[in-house]
Amino acid sequence: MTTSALPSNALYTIARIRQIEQAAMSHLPPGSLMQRAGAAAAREVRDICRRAGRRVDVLLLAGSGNNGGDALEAAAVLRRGGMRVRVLLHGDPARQPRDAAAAHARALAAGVEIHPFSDWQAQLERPCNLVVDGLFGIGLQRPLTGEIAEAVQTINEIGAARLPVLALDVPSGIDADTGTVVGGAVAVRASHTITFIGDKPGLHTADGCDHAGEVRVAGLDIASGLPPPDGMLNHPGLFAACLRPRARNTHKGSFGDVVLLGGASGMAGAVVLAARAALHAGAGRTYAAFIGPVPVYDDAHPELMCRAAHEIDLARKVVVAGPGMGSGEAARAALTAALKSPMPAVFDADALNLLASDRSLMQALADRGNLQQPSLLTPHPLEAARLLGMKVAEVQSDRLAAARALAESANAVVILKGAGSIIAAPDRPFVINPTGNPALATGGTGDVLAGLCGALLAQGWPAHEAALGAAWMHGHAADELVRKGVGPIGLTASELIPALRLCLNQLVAERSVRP
Ligand SMILES: NC(=O)C1=CN([C@@H]2O[C@H](COP(=O)(O)OP(=O)(O)OC[C@H]3O[C@@H](n4cnc5c(N)ncnc54)[C@H](OP(=O)(O)O)[C@@H]3O)[C@@H](O)[C@H]2O)[C@@H](O)CC1
Ligand SMILES: [K+]
Repeated sequence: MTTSALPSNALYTIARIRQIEQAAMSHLPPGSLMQRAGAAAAREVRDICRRAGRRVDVLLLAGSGNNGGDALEAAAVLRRGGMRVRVLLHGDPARQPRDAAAAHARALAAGVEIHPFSDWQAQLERPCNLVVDGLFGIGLQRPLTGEIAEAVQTINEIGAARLPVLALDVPSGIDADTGTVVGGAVAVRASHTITFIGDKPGLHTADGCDHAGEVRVAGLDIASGLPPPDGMLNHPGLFAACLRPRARNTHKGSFGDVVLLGGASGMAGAVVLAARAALHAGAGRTYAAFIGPVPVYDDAHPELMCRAAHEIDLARKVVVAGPGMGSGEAARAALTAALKSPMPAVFDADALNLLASDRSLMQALADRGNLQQPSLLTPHPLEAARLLGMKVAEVQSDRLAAARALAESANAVVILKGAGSIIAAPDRPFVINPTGNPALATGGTGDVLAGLCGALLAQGWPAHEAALGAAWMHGHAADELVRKGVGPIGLTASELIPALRLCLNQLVAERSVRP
């Protein structure tokens, strides 16, 4: 029953889940969805315990709403199967919604031990093999406080000591749309989340990434009449059409020219990193154009062509403007030239700060979209905040909204970087990138991403696919390096570059295998 009904990377907002839920409930017997959710949760409990080699001995925390109903339903199923289960029930049972009250009755009838929430300390001190968080799901309205917040903090401490914690639908305290901890208070840090009907964006971006653990979707057999998803989780299938093997009858002119424009005095490294990334990601010819002193050549990669920014001819070249560009007059002149290019262009780092400081430059950027000249922006949250005229905390409080607002105002494809990078474009569903890890939180990795975007554009990838492909590969390369012990501490941006090349070639090879 669990995952088959939905494309595995579809994401639904709370509002959409509520619509789907209402439509399904209108033609199902009362309580059916909750019974399916409870049964799926019980299966997940057994699965986690089996994989951990532990017997099923579970403490379930049930809230006062339907999320608590799911927990009570799961408890009833497990108890009927002869497993050891206890429930800590929050709130007044007399005020439970109808389905949750029915689940409560079934749990009592099955012989489940149910304790009032005020017993939480004693119950958490009793050993168990798994904690289930059924406190709050998509109905959470306010920050966790009082005994609930204290209990959640204690669970997080126990969980950190390797007790698995399974969240039902959403880790309690997390906003399922934005991935933020509601009110900045506290939220359950789950090792696993089983989410119902469809996957939710808040499980994959912002704080959601650190709280949801391994996410599985239980579709609850709602197969028909599903609306199109609000967004998607990034996956190579979304840019598969661009993963084409190279024809033999080609030459360097077949794979495009890319210019990396930046490198003010003292910041040459940024442009070199971006250029090396473009080179390793397959651009036919790669130019590094410097606003500051121009190196004769790049010792490690003499195939890069080094030029002065004011002399480079941008005609028929994809431009990546920004790495180490600075904010002086020469940078502004270089950015103005890049904005006039009829070719696809990437704007990163200092180019974004310059755009934020000058309305006429921002207008020139938006005009590019009107002229069908694709632009791709790669801001981190602070750069996005400057471009949107808001504080970085506001951007982070709703990353999806911020990325979409920026894509609309810039008329461009945007990669809003950070945990669960968001790819947004005008009139397209948002995409959240699931790859990547904190190894990328080091100087230069953004330059590498910008160079990778430029190389894909130079090879003819449409801007949206280039953003999807670059974000996915950038994160995946870092994940692979960490898997081999290269990071997360101390991974360098330079080490990411050959790993990206490997990733791109592997993806193309996988796509090219003929049955
Ligand atoms: N309907 C169905 O058939 C299906 C529903 N499903 C499940 O239902 C979940 C949604 O259920 P829901 O709408 O009842 O909301 P839920 O997340 O339980 O929270 C609401 C309760 O919490 C309370 N409350 C909120 N914040 C609080 C706080 N900070 N501190 C304390 N209390 C707080 C709030 O109280 P109030 O605000 O009224 O005082 C209310 O009692 C969904 O995530 C999924 O798991 C699935 O089984 C599919 C079938
Ligand atoms: K929950």
